[in-house]
Amino acid sequence: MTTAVLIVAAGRGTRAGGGLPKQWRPLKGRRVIDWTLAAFRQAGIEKIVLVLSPDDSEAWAEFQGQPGIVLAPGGDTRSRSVLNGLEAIEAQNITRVLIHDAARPCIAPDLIHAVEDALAAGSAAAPALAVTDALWTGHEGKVTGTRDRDGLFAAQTPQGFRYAEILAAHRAHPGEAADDVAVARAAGLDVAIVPGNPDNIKITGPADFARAEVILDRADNDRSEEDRMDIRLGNGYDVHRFGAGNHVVLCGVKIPHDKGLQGHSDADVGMHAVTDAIYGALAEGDIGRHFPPSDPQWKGAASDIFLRHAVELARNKGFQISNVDCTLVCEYPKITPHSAKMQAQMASILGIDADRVSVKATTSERLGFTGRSEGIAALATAALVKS
Ligand SMILES: Nc1ccn([C@@H]2O[C@H](COP(=O)(O)OP(=O)(O)OP(=O)(O)O)[C@@H](O)[C@H]2O)c(=O)n1
Ligand SMILES: C[C@](O)(CO)[C@H](O)COP(=O)(O)O
Repeated sequence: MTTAVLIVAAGRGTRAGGGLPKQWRPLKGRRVIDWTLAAFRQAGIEKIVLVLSPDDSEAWAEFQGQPGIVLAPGGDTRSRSVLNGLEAIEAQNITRVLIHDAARPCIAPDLIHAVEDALAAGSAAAPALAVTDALWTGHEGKVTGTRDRDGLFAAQTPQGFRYAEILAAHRAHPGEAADDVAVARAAGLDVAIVPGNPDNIKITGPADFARAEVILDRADNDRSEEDRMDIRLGNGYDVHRFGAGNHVVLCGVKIPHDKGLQGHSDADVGMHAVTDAIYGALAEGDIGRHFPPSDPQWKGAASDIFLRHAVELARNKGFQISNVDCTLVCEYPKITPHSAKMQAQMASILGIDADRVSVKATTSERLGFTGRSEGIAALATAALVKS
């Protein structure tokens, strides 16, 4: 079951004014879009479809190639932008999708989870607030009538759907719609109402920036000490002895050698040290605790299984991996010719940019077991951040 969030960020923000489309404007030290993206990442949603205007070339350059992000071009209307975003992930085995306005940066992870939970129980779910004010019609500054507010709701996002159903609904829908719930209902889907949050405002007019800052300030003050910026460091150390063989696997890269490394798994000593550093930062023990060597299913296992598990554990606990640094200690094989490939390999498993992964090597001046080429040692540090 893979859930993606589709964030529509291709509008021009004409009502908000200010020269720059509202999603790119600053808000409490970040841009509006950064708050929106951070909320979904904090909620543990890793697959993000970001719909950008073809005119926003700087944004395309910034987000292109970022781990977990798929870009799609916006259309003339919000509905068209959503359809383009849905089509961009057609081949990606997405089962559920949450569709959200970039212009709602105060969305709280709790509300995202509430929509996900309601979606798991049905075919579609969306947050809304019951209308509490009296409703009038008006013309030329005068009240011309009243409307019954009973059963009326103000719609919010994220609106959650089964991916295949909302894609089909959008493809079949002629022209613009108020939102994706309207599209879903036109296709006959039932949509559950999730209690919305009054703080989940959409930045629409110029005054909404100040309102959003007040909401984000309050959310910041309300966060418990435990939830505030949390930086963790972990270290890892591992050794594998040489034995018979014709290659070694180090940091995910197979290197021809006149010996092999021995171990229960593929003996990738570098990847093991990095994995243990992440477990260490989370105070989650080490590889042996999660993948006992006594368990035959891990015999000969590729070590990326261990690293992926540590990365997932970090994400589930709300941490992002900021960087890792790994030092391999050996006389041979020479590491430098392979280090760029190792960095790229590790970065793709860690889901971070390669410039946040360091792989370096040293000899031990022919001293000790590494100096006598009896084995390879590896040391690693990982920094994890929860913000
Ligand atoms: N063609 C469009 C229009 C809107 N949006 C996105 O849909 C969300 C909600 O739309 P709205 O608040 O109406 O944004 P804008 O269209 O940018 O605002 P305005 O109508 O004031 O120009 C915004 O995140 C906006 O970027 C989009 O991706 N593509
Ligand atoms: C989808 C939406 O956020 C629901 O409230 C809203 O309809 C989009 O913004 P717009 O101002 O109506 O275009």
